[in-house]
Formats: sequence, structure tokens, C-alpha cells
Amino acid sequence: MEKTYMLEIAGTTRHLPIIPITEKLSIASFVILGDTELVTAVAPLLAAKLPEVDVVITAEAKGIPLIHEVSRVLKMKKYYVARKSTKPYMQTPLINEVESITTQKKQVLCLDGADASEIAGKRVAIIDDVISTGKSLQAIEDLVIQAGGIVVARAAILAEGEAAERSDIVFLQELPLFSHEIE
Ligand SMILES: O=P(O)(O)OC[C@H]1O[C@H](OP(=O)(O)OP(=O)(O)O)[C@H](O)[C@@H]1O
Repeated sequence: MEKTYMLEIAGTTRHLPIIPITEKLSIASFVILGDTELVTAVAPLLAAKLPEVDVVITAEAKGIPLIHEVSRVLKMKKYYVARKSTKPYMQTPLINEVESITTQKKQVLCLDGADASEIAGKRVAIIDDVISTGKSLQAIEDLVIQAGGIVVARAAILAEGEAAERSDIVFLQELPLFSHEIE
């Protein structure tokens, strides 16, 4: 039988499949893409933890449904998304490298130059579904700084593993990592 981790959050319950990502480590796979019920339940709780901010930003892909709902709750007309590839329609994009606990290889993270100019001088909250190693968060933060924005909040639904010990992020719940012996 598939091993799962039961996550109870904001009145919803999800059985997350436990997936090996290395010989020694497994993660509970938390995929909010398509999960309208969970996203609408957690977004107001996360929004309530934010200080006053002017703009919110995330990285594609799983942060997008969350930031959409958070921006709606905050009555913002717009939110910003750092993409994982450049597109022909971007104007002089700012580009960083990024890796995360799940990708384990270098990817790029890009911010459209038009979005970067709008972020300049603004108080920015970085929003993501999960913060684990913090590398994705850092890559977004670097882009915001390059754009001239001021990061005033770093927020996620879940803080995974050691991220739960960070005092510079806000989150709703911890998510454990699962270490295992090589069989
Ligand atoms: O703190 P970190 O170790 O960087 O891990 C957290 C990041 O990893 C996941 O994204 P993923 O890389 O799986 O990309 P996706 O959203 O495009 O699926 C998650 O959505 C965070 O953005």
C-alpha cells in the first residue's frame, strides 16, 4: 500500500503520497494545483499573517493558484509571477538560477522587465506553497532585490523540515521530511 502523510489544514484533510527524492530522503508530496478547496481555505489565513505590503510575488508553478487567491483576499488588482523560462513576450527579463528540493537541478527563474519596473520601490511579500531548502525563496528574493523591491514578508502554507525553525518566514504548518535507510 502507498505510504501517505495525513495533512490537516484549514478544515481540509489531504493524504499526501510519500515520495523518495534521494536514496536517503522522502518528501510528502503537496500539490495544490487544482485544489480549489484547500487553496481557498488557506489563503485568508496566510493573508492574515502578512504585514502591510504593496505587491505579492511567487514563482511558477505551484505558487500560482495560492497567490491568485491571496491577492483576491487582499483586494489587490494584480500579482507577479517569476517564470521558469524566458518567453518572447518578456521585456528584458531579469534572470536568476534556481533549484529546489524537488527539482535538484539548476533551472532559471525570470522576471519580466515590465513587472520588475512596477515592483521597484514597493514593499513585497513573497508567497509560495512550501518553503523547504529555501533556495526557491532566495532566488525570488534576489530577483525582487534586482528589481529594486523591498522584501518585507516571506510566506508559505507549509514549512518543510528545517525551514520550520526559520524566524524570517511566516507559515501555517510544518511538514516533516522522511529520512530512510538504504535498502
Ligand atoms: O525551498 P525549496 O527547496 O526551494 O522548495 C520549495 C519549492 O519547491 C516546490 O516547487 P518545485 O521546484 O517543485 O516547482 P513547481 O512548483 O514548478 O512544481 C515548491 O512549490 C517551492 O517553490
